Amino acid sequence: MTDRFQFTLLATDGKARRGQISMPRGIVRTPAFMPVGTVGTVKAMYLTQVRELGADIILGNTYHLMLRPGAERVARLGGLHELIRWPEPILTDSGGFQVMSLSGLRKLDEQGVTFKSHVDGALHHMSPERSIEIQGLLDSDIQMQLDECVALPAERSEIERAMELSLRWAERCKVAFGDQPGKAMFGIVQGGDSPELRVRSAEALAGLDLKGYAVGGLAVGEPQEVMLDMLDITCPALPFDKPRYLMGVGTPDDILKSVARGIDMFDCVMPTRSGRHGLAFTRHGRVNLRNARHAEDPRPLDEASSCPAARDYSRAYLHHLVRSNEALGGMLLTWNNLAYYQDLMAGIRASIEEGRFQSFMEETQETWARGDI
Ligand SMILES: CNc1nc2c(CC[C@H]3O[C@@H](OC)[C@H](O)[C@@H]3O)c3nc(N)[nH]c(=O)c3cc2[nH]1
Repeated sequence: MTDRFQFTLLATDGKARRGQISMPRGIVRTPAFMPVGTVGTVKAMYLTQVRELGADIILGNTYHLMLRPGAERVARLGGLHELIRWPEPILTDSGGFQVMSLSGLRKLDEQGVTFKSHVDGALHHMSPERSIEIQGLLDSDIQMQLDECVALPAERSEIERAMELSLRWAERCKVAFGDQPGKAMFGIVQGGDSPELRVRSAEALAGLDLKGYAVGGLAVGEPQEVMLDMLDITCPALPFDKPRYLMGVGTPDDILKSVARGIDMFDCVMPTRSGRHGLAFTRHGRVNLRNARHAEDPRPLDEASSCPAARDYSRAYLHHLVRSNEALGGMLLTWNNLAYYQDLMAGIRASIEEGRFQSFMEETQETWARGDI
């Protein structure tokens, strides 16, 4: 019987791919941008708004949710979709990245990671099996393997050690995940900035015959061209007929250049976090509403946008809200930014369908370069 988790390639244009992932909770149109909902909320947004902007899937995060409100508690409350009122698909990260970056990491060994909660200092142990168990309790549709992501630059021996550990953890996660029709567990390619280690990781994960693959260990401080070089190496080593998810990426420019190299799915805090800090993404490039030059500018961010935050409010008002540190400032700019990102993804998908992705990418980059007229 056909698995109810099904990736279908609908069109290709060079290495760019237009596809869809069909799951019981809905269809994800790819290339897709997944708004980050780390602790069960896409910050400063109502999830009905997020859906109206065209997001087909959002992210949750194992590390944060296991600490607060707790995975078993979320399960008792009916699972994450029920708790946050988002009936569409949810992808959850495994927590590995946050343990390294947020918690007081105490120990990392073959078994897993032991860390102190950044919330209350309590000691926690997370094994590959526990991470998958937590993601199951959250009723997550796409679950990520537990992995070790190494910040760059790093010694090759360190990158190799973490990559090989992550491969062993991928096998344990596959066993722990078992057979959950309609859901998926994605492996995560590691290997830092080493082409040889990237290929070894991708080929070993391909051998596990998983339902999807993430490219991890990037957007961790390396220059964009290093990230792109690793995509040139990694994507061809991954199965052509499975979705590819580039974790933690990125700016609109990162996204265009990564789609051009064969990536299907993205997540990044950029549009939400920078919206809260007064930064607007627009068709004409970025606009920092803190800047005094906007103080009496009556123009909206983009009169052609379908998003009220971009079309109906003057830059003067947005500047006032940001300078006054008013909650509405972050709300309107987050709304604008997510609208911009989803409009960009819709434009990318249409351009691949019509065989004009390269010119779409170049025109978009030129519009940014012309700046904010
Ligand atoms: C920003 N750059 C970046 N983020 C990354 C994340 C977290 C994304 C997760 O972190 C949270 O956003 C801060 C969201 O919940 C998201 O799911 C990664 N997660 C794992 N498991 N492995 C990686 O190699 C990895 C690499 C990343 N590079």
